[in-house]
Amino acid sequence: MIEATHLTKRFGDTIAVDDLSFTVRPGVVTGFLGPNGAGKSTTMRAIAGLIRPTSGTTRVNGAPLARHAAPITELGTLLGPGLAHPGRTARAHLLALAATHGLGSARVDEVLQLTGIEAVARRRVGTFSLGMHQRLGLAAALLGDPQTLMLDEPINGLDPDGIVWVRRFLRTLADEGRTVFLSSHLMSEMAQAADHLIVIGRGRLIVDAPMAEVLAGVGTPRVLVKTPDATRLAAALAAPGVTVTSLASGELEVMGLDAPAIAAIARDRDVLLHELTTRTASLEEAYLSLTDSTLEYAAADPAA
Ligand SMILES: Nc1ncnc2c1ncn2[C@@H]1O[C@H](COP(=O)(O)OP(=O)(O)OP(=O)(O)O)[C@@H](O)[C@H]1O
Repeated sequence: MIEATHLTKRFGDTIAVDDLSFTVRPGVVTGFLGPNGAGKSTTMRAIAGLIRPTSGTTRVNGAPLARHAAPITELGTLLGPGLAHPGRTARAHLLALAATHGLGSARVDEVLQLTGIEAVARRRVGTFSLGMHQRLGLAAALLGDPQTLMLDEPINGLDPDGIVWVRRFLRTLADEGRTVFLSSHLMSEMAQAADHLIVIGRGRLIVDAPMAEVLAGVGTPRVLVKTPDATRLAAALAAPGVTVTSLASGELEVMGLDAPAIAAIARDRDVLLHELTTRTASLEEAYLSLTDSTLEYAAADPAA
């Protein structure tokens, strides 16, 4: 569990984080979104105890991180590029980290295996691809078998295989009952990876809600209908408040009626349906409508 309570951080005249309160719960993957400069990294760094808040508090698993006897067993972090020496092997890097926390080589071998880098454990970190670096960073985050994980852009720069691997890996960790908190700029990935969303803009909370609720709250759901009898069905669906559009693919796009209502009308008119698909807004659309007015560096509108 991660809690931020009235968290505020100023850098000179800049308010990076502004009276931010939220709770990140165990058992689900929580995504952290916001435009560039919104204050995500600053928030995560405050939670990790790397910067001191101007005011407000952060807690990890019930207490400020520094109050825990063994922080590494409470919070695992991936915040920016790792600090592994390029001349060191991955295993030596993890062994050194483990030693500073009284952890043995058995745990190092476990996390190497968990993150799928045992085969390259004796290679120098300087020869690693970005994907291997990310896995090594995750291995380091997992060393203390922490209940809570906080990852800043863990899928940045990964190839599709790496992205799918990280997504599944985070899902497994959440299913084990851990708290998983991650930021990402990749909306479609975030939509698949996260169950819950926290969105901030200009350091303030905009949304703290389940992913499904965020997606449902934006735009009008559309239903795509595939039928060999599109003309007849379109005529049957026509009613005030209902918009039926014929798509180039031959499908109908219906707004103003949900899938069960369309199915019932089709049955009454003896129209055969091949497909009926409800489309909600994408996370990208939802995100843009939420953060519209909070972009720190909004592009100038050429029409203005
Ligand atoms: N050490 C610092 N000194 C001065 N200003 C800072 C410092 N760190 C962050 N800021 C400012 O605080 C604001 C929030 O920055 P932060 O890096 O937390 O945002 P972010 O949401 O993580 O952005 P991005 O998505 O671009 O990484 C920005 O205006 C940034 O310029």
